[in-house]
Amino acid sequence: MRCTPFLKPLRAHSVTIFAGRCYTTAAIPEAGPSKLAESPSRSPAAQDELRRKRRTDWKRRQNGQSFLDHTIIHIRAGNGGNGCVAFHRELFKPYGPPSGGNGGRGADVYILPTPHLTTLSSVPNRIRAPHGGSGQGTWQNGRNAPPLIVRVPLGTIVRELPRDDPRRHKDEYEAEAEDLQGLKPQERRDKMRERRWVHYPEWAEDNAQREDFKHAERVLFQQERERRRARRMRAENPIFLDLDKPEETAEAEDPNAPLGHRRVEPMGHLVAQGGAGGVGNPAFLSPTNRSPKWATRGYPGERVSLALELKLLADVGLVGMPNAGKSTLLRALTGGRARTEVAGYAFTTLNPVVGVVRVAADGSFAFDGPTEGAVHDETSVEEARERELMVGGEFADALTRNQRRALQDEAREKGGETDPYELMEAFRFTVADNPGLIEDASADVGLGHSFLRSIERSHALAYVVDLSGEAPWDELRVLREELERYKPGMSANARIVIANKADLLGGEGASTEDVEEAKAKLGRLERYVREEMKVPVLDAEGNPVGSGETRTLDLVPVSAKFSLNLRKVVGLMQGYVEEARMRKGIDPGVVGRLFHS
Ligand SMILES: Nc1nc2c(ncn2[C@@H]2O[C@H](COP(=O)(O)OP(=O)(O)OP(=O)(O)O)[C@@H](O)[C@H]2O)c(=O)[nH]1
Ligand SMILES: [Mg+2]
Repeated sequence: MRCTPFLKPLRAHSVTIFAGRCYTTAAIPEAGPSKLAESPSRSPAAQDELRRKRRTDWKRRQNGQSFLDHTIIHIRAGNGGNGCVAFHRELFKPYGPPSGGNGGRGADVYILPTPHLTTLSSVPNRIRAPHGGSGQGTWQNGRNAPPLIVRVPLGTIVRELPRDDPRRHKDEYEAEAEDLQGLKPQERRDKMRERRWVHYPEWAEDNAQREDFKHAERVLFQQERERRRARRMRAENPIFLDLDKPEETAEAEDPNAPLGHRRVEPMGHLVAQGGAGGVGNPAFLSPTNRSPKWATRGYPGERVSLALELKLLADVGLVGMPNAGKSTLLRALTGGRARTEVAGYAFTTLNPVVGVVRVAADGSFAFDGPTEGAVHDETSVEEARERELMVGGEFADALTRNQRRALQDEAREKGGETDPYELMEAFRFTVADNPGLIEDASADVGLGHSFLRSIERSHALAYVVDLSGEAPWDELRVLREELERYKPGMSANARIVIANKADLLGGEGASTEDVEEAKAKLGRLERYVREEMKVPVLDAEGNPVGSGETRTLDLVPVSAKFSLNLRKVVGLMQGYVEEARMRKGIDPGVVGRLFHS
């Protein structure tokens, strides 16, 4: 067996072939692959391949957990207010009855899906809800704390962290147990009493001796045990919310509500209950004790740790096999602005990337340069080209946006032609590029299929297939099957098949046979799409309409790399998005801004 100088002591003895070398499993050190990748004996290409493999493997090990915008929040509902020990005082009435008020409830915490939010960045990591007010003399009860509403974007998935998750914070009972740890039994009892009882000043010692206090304490502990059991039961059914739809209350919509009727705003979903308030001393009045000098403190509010995950909100989702050209297409549609990597190996894209497509009234979608005819090459090629330009001093002479605008103004004054890029933006929509989907992705082959969560809510899906491949129709069949395995009915959201890499078929210099072959292939794909890929028409809720109407997918051959025939794709996509937004009652989102304003 060959050894490298950085091997750690052997831990296990199975033998692994790792990138052409033979190691024991233990011999691959913690940062093994990176050290291997940097090994000077490897060619740059081999190092690069190793680095890629490591990245893809890391992604696979996450089991789909690292695909989305997510955060963990720790919530503490409000504690209940303390009960009060007081006695009524009145002229000529020296021994009035006990008159301490009860404490108010601590605030409950709700999670409310809100349409105008788009990221989880506005959600704080630690949330502490207000406590209930304490009771006061003359039977005045404490104020109930108003509920605390945590607003999250629509499309958020809320999961309570399981008990064995190291990221979870302690719940209210565990926190108390930790506080009491290491104390002697007497100290422990004193501390527990202190946390639960309010005494009339200086009367704590005397109260503790009384039989009725001991009885009250037993009852309190009994109640607490029941609460604790209920809390444990609740923890066995951890919170899981898929907040896909905005909350609505019937009252808020009622047109016949009386004038001045308070609008009842939706509160959302209760995730942590506030603690109950303590009871005042009148509650402990008994035939044997006419002046109870104790009251209870409020209960602590629930503490929960939640993981929030946001499903991305892209209008159109691209679905395709690895190397079909999804990332190239997104770059072409966004004028190269979407920073998604393009390379000629499978699983280049490891995370969904969203780009914005801006469309002018005339259907063009120009950005910094003319997109028709622009070449969107592999990232490494483009970077090399950019480096070359930089070294050649090209960028030093580049005009700033203001300089360019000044030149345009000048040209307009002289009556020259309007700059083609000075078009009014009429519409914009977002497109999500995704990792490649392969056969059996549902069985966790490749990167699995959990990234599809990000386009579950898209208005339309676009299949991207490689037209230069052997059998693009087989790709389509597999993609549709995998979508259905991920979520039955999801493939009904598909609207278009983009047959990419058309430039490789029958282009310049191709023989007549090649052209005929290309035509025949496109014809066969067209037939397959027409006959086999029909999808049901959906209603506003995303369910097939009652009449069972179906429609055929659009098929557009394009070349993403050379930006050919993309206007047609953009036009069709705009149509789907407009239609879906109208159907779902969403603002169509027409904007009127200069592209370069
Ligand atoms: N000739 C030609 N090549 C293309 C075209 N579109 C993409 N390619 C090439 O195909 C390869 C893969 O492109 P990507 O955009 O990375 O493919 P992808 O579908 O995003 O791949 P994954 O991220 O691995 O799923 C790259 O080498 C591209 O340059 C095209 O229209 N014509
Ligand atoms: Mg890609």
